[in-house]
Amino acid sequence: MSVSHIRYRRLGYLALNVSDLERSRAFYTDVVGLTDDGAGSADRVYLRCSDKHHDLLLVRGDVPGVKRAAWQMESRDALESARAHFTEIGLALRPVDAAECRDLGIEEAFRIGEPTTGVVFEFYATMAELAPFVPTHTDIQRLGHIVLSSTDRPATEAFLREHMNFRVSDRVENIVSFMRCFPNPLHHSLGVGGGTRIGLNHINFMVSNIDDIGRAYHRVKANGVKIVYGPGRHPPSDSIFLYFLDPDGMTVEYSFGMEEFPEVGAREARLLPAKLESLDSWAAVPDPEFGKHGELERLPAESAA
Ligand SMILES: CC(C)c1ccc(C(=O)O)c(O)c1O
Ligand SMILES: [Fe+2]
Repeated sequence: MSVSHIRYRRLGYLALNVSDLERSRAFYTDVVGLTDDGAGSADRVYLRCSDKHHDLLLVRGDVPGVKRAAWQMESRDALESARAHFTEIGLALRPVDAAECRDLGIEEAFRIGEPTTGVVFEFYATMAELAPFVPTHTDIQRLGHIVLSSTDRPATEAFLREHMNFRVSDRVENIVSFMRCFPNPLHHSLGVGGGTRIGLNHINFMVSNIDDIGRAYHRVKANGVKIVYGPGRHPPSDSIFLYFLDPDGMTVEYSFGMEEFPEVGAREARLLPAKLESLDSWAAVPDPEFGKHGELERLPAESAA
């Protein structure tokens, strides 16, 4: 079956395992600027930067990293197309039970383990809406993207293209592929970096104003948070960026601006040369800690029937 019916609305939410829930909750609210409606429990906190139920879920866990990345599909039909395709290619699908769906504010969902990295992807069509997001110190526009590190970047990219209907917007030769969840117009909602580890590279929040980047530069320093890259300008998506570390050492990016693609007639993906200037036209040099921390939680083994 063709994957063309697997169509996305957006990167829905990210779930992170964090070693100290209260410390991370304080960081993502006070420093990053997400809001907490208090709907969590002793071991999980729901945070948002949109009118949706949540954009970031923090879960108490021994191994900090990505619990899962969740994709909101364009429609129920698109969700069913994804389910049918993954079943056809023999992937194990894990339905999310009704109680957990209720807790997450979503209607119906299932999860897979992406075969080349093991990252858990969740798919759902609808999430509950709450009151409009009220920005605090930073006008966060949306949860932007996640970049994963893969030991076989071409294979991870190929799975996303061939089985998830993602499109490549740009590649930096042998370093990273930037992919959009078609037909979402944003240059990338997912990046796949190459290298010697499988894990999280960074998560991204897009901000509404260049001043949000400038203010963040001073705010994170005043809070003793380590800046690991930038400020700078990314040539691939044409965005201005700043990266800093969360309390578990995971890299968080703020970015301002991003190229958007039409559904029909989009430009071809470019291949940028493997040099620092392809990542930052202002020539900042990343700190060695940039993109180094955060494991990928795997799907639990299937219980015997
Ligand atoms: C340095 C990282 C991998 C990077 C490079 C370029 C962009 C972009 O064009 O938006 C990013 O978002 C990145 O995270
Ligand atoms: Fe990024």
